[in-house]
Amino acid sequence: MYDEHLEAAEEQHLRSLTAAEAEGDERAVEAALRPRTLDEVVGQSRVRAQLGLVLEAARRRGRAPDHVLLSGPPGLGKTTLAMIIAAEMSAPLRLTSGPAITHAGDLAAILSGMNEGDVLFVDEIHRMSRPAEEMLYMAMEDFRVDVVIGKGPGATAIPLEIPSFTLVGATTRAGLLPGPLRDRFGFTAHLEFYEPHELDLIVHRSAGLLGVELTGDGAAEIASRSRGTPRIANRLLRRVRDYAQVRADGVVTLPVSQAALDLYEVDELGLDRLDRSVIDVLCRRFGGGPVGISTLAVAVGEERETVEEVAEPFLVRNGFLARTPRGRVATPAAWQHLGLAVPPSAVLGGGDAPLFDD
Ligand SMILES: Nc1ncnc2c1ncn2[C@@H]1O[C@H](COP(=O)(O)OP(=O)(O)OP(=O)(O)O)[C@@H](O)[C@H]1O
Ligand SMILES: [Mg+2]
Repeated sequence: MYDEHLEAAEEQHLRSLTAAEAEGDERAVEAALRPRTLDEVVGQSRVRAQLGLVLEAARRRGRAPDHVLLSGPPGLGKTTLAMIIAAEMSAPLRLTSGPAITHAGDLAAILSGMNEGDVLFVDEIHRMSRPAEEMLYMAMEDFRVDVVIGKGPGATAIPLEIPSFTLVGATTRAGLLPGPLRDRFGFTAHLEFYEPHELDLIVHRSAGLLGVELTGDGAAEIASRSRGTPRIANRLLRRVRDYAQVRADGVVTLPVSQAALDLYEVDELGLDRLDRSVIDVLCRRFGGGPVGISTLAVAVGEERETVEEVAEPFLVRNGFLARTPRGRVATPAAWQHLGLAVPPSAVLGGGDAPLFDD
């Protein structure tokens, strides 16, 4: 019975993948490549073990699991895990996002429409409005919200009971979440960048699903240039596959991977254009820093959030950039990566460079 169910799901999954590929719909392909059970998730072993325990315990008690907060840079699997939590609990998943909840009323409407045991996924939870946030605290703790009717002195708050549910929040910026909200999550998982051997498994798995033929070293090359990020690994795999089909015999080999990734300006260490332009500006224009993040963002022509949430975590993790109280500083590795001589100040972490404040 269960197997039949699984088989049907598998078939449906393959159909949607093929359809998405045919339509060239990248988002749909991404969704179709998502692991659907905890066992299918590659890497993140600690998070997987901890979350597995939380879910198993909840299943045994026959109760909705504790609220879960997932944090980490884009593309590491937050949405994937949220979907898996619902699937593993055989519970319906409701999706919304912080920016979509502009009024407390929006949230009240969502919460009042939920059923016992539902999983509510709030993506970008750090971008929710303050009144909605306050309503959420109460809902998370007491499964109750106060709906305010009317305005001014005549306004009355009507308490509304809501069924017990599991909130799964995702954020690229756990630091921006107010303490009271963070504290109400029973389990917080911080997703880390993936190791090359884990990305290698992901590339092989996705290639299998997409029907792409690839060699071990061809896959390893994609893995090592994927910025530690599964989404990027999957995207690069598809670009390299295109290249293999157009310029070669369709097989993703090492030379094909290398040539394709060079064409897409992804360097040997996985730095993309934005990453390189951040360290380039930092070294060449600001003498290695320290420089404030806002100034740096303006100089590379990007939003501050993009530099902070997308480029910086990877550059810091790989030792190209350091965050100091006085601003961002290029490390010796950054200078070397750009093929520049390392100035003595870089070794000391910015030396006496001028102070730029955020
Ligand atoms: N652990 C994993 N194993 C295999 N594939 C993964 C894993 N994590 C993520 N992926 C793949 O990477 C893609 C992106 O993952 P996901 O959408 O869950 O990231 P995210 O953290 O929600 O990103 P964002 O912050 O941009 O919303 C998915 O399509 C999925 O196929
Ligand atoms: Mg997501």
